[in-house]
Amino acid sequence: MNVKVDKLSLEYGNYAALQDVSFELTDKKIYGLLGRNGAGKTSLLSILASFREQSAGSVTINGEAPFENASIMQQVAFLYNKDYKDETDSVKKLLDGVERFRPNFDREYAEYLVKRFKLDQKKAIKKLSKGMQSAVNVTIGLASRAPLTIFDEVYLGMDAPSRDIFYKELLEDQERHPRTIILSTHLVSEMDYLFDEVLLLHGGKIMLHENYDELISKGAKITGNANVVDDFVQSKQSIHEERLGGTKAVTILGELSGDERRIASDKGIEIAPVTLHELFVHLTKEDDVYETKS
Ligand SMILES: Nc1ncnc2c1ncn2[C@@H]1O[C@H](COP(=O)(O)OP(=O)(O)OP(=O)(O)O)[C@@H](O)[C@H]1O
Repeated sequence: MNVKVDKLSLEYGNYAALQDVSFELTDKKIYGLLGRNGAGKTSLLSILASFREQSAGSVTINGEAPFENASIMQQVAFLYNKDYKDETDSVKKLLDGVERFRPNFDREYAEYLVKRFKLDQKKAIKKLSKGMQSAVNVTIGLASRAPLTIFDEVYLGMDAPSRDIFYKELLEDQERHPRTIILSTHLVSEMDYLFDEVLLLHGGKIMLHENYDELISKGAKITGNANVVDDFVQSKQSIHEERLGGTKAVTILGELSGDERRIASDKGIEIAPVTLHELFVHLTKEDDVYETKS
């Protein structure tokens, strides 16, 4: 599935929720879509899933515009934190409906997931707990095997063991039936190992789109004597600083050569890796520097 977003904007009245967003997803990979509350993740995903039309720019899925395009819609599964309070149908009936609509739907796998999540198929969806309703969405999303599958914070309300089942099944089913999957999430530290690529949306704009391993390898936390650290990071992109007395820790984003690592070691500077969670927090924070009082 090829997803191409070009100079996309979305306005709600006078408010620009998405501005000049461009990116391309070319592979059958798992893409993590990160962004703080209100960054525009759901707005963007709703456009990809044909739930909403953009104000400007273009979106194409396999070369076609998705909005009101039935054949594209059939290939895009959008699972989100749906309000099921009026859904009187049972889990079984809901799965029957999905099976009719989704050409790749694997009923046997759906039944297996229903058992894994301990869902009562006969129960009306509205009578299931919030976490169980999310498990129904996960079941539909995985078993549909849609070429473009979008999970928008679909885990809400699921307890930790259920989320673990979701992640494990996602990886295993992706291995068996590769497709393009977009996962939007706030649980960055819990889900980072799932991502092949990361897109960071900030204030309605794409801040970065990178391969996960390459992104992580670029981040580093440089700690040591404040003056020595300042000198060492001079030519680097600093994204966070912390000070404790004469010691300073600076988080940078950028490659460090073998020579630079040797120099750091000679100067008593420590270089530590950073997590995606830390990069996410630092890159999207509002204030730049804070000092820890000793
Ligand atoms: N229907 C709407 N009408 C007006 N403004 C909206 C509407 N939907 C979203 N917005 C605004 O657009 C911005 C982006 O919202 P969106 O739901 O896309 O963000 P998000 O990144 O998914 O946030 P969260 O992580 O909190 O779910 C927010 O400022 C929100 O208030």
